[in-house]
Amino acid sequence: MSLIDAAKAKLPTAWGEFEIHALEDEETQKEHVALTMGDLTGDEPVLVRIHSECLTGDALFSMRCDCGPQLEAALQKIAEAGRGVLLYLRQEGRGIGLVNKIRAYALQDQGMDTVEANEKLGFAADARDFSLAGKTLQALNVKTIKLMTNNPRKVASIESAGITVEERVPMQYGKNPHNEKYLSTKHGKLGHLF
Ligand SMILES: Nc1nc2c(ncn2[C@@H]2O[C@H](COP(=O)(O)OP(=O)(O)OP(=O)(O)O)[C@@H](O)[C@H]2O)c(=O)[nH]1
Repeated sequence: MSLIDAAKAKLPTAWGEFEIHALEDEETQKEHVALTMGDLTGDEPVLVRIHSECLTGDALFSMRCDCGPQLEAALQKIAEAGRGVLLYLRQEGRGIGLVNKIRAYALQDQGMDTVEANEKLGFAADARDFSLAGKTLQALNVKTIKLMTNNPRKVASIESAGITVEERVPMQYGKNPHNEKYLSTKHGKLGHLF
């Protein structure tokens, strides 16, 4: 699988100026995004967020999940550090796509949790592939990172790509009455850490 750094430009944001890289996955034809800030070379670990697409949370202000607040917090932390990478991977709905995620929401409205709903639809609880994240960091020449996540699977898969995760930075943001069950299921069934 190869990833093409197809285009890059400056991206001023509410938190500071990033560089945006449009990445094309030759195998799946999917387009992903990397936002970078500062000089990524050297021995000092780079602050990294690997964020999976969540249209409802990232763009439509949904309170069913914690994705939007995590995305904002990650950009803010990178800007404060003046250095870092945010990978935005097009793996909507933990890899099952938008339509199936909304089907899963409808099942959750009937009482299932997020894992049971995925399984009822015939999918794994988490159908994502993080190998692309490892490849992108390698392409950006990033070798040692501080990874902003509560998900131990992300840590394991990025390490298996040969990247050293020197520290895990917890990302507890955006808890609200609508996502309480979702967050406790991620903790209880998907092994998410606090
Ligand atoms: N199938 C499904 N996907 C969901 C649901 N709620 C949110 N998502 C998706 O879950 C993913 C969350 O991505 P991330 O925030 O990067 O990852 P995470 O596994 O929660 O780990 P961290 O946030 O890094 O701790 C996004 O792709 C969302 O679209 C749901 O109820 N069902």
